[in-house]
Amino acid sequence: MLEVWTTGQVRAAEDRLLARTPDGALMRRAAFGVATVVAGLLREHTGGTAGRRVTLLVGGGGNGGDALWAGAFLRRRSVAVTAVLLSPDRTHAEGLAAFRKAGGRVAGDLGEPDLVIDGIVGLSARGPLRQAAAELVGRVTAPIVAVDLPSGVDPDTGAVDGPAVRADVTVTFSARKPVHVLNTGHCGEVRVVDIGLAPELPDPDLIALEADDVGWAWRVPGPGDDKYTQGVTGVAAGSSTYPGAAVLSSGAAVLATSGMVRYAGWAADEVRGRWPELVATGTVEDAGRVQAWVVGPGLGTGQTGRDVLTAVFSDGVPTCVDADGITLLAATPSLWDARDPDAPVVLTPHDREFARIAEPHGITLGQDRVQAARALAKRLDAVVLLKGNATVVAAPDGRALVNAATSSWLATAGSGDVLTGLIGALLASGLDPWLAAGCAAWVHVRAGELAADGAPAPASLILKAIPDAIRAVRAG
Ligand SMILES: NC(=O)C1=CN([C@@H]2O[C@H](COP(=O)(O)OP(=O)(O)OC[C@H]3O[C@@H](n4cnc5c(N)ncnc54)[C@H](OP(=O)(O)O)[C@@H]3O)[C@@H](O)[C@H]2O)[C@@H](O)CC1
Ligand SMILES: Nc1ncnc2c1ncn2[C@@H]1O[C@H](COP(=O)(O)OP(=O)(O)O)[C@@H](O)[C@H]1O
Ligand SMILES: [K+]
Repeated sequence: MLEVWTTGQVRAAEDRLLARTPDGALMRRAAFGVATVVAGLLREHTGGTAGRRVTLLVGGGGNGGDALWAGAFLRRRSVAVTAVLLSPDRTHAEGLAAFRKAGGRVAGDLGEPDLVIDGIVGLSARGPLRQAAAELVGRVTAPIVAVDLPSGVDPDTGAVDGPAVRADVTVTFSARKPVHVLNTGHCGEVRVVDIGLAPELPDPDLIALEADDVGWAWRVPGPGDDKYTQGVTGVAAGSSTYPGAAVLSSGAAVLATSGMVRYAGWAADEVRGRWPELVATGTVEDAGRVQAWVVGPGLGTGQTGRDVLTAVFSDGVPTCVDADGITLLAATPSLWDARDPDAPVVLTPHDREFARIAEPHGITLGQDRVQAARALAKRLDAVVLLKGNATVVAAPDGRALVNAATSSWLATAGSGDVLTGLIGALLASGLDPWLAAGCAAWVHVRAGELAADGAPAPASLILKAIPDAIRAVRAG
């Protein structure tokens, strides 16, 4: 599991650590870490360090100080280091002195570097890059190593509102910040260098699951299990207009568990034809017992949809509500009345569905997606999985996790239906609903990656890749 702390938490921890470390020691540790990573990259990509050219982009704070000290350390390995000072009157004084003393050169322009270090702004970043920095960054063609975080990206939300550094590697210090999991596209590969902060850090604000966590949570049948004991998933999805959503959601549930899946709805023939191992009926009432329901994909937003949602809620089992199910709840909040307050609900909105269901409660989806998902989760007493390139999963008790995509191939029609089926299967297996949604999102991304492999992956192929994705997490 990766742990993530807000900039506020990191600053407070740094202050405590600073109070008991010699002046400047923390910055030198951080900078030494940056220099080590940069030297490794130079060796890897150019075969050595001596005579290689590195340019530092230096802002007027601690982040620039880190870059200057890193430049000084790189000079010891005979790297030719040039610094461009963006706020000359506020440049970190000790860093600049050390840099000059080590033979670093201050210049007005980039030169022709083999690698660029972005030390423009770090924890104190607000808003996009300012003009001078943006122009300079716009001319960089060499690989970029960002110090702490890519400048121009908001550290706590990962939001980008204008020009920003797109780093190949980001070197951060002891603690991942939200930007590192919410905006992997701008961070590139994230390396964490230990500067001794760990003992001062509180519980993390967020987590990101890793393969091991997901593999550990996946239910594996034992000798005493039969098709019922592993949890039966019910799927109430699809309509005469959208039978495909039912096929995809049911299929994901079938492939994600070795127990049993029941389907209830209009598309019974299509679903049965495609998944013969599944038991299909026309209505939720006739479906038989399930341990969790999936409701909503392709359901339609008319009276039938309302009746189905009511029937599902009345069953009193954990339920994942997606797509039309969310739209129905937004339009007719009284549908919530059928919910058993003890039965967990997982909502899986994309941005527009989020707006529909959250805005009546005064919750808007701004740049802080984690905060918005948390607020809605609390308000509705439901786990909220907010879809996107970085998917956020928030629980009513405040827990939050982020699951970053490794590409954007998952942004394809029907992909969300597959995710819903995965969540339903994990809910039926008895997993904590927040973890179920997080593990499903993880396997969904992995399946998308396996299916795409550099080319578009329609939802049917993402579905087919589910067994390999599960094998991959279990192997870990
Ligand atoms: N604390 C410690 O012990 C340790 C700290 N460490 C390091 O220090 C970093 C934090 O340093 P910091 O707080 O001095 O500020 P920093 O992020 O460099 O910003 C500098 C100035 O930039 C400006 N600015 C803001 N937004 C901007 C934008 N979009 N585009 C352009 N400029 C912008 C803004 O100035 P303004 O003009 O707004 O007054 C701001 O004050 C941290 O990330 C880590 O690298 C490590 O060494 C470990 C030990
Ligand atoms: N840019 C993106 N990068 C990676 N994944 C994305 C991106 N946009 C959407 N996704 C993922 O694709 C899926 C789309 O779901 P959804 O919008 O419900 O599609 P549909 O309703 O067609 O099934 C979600 O899992 C979401 O997280
Ligand atoms: K930076």
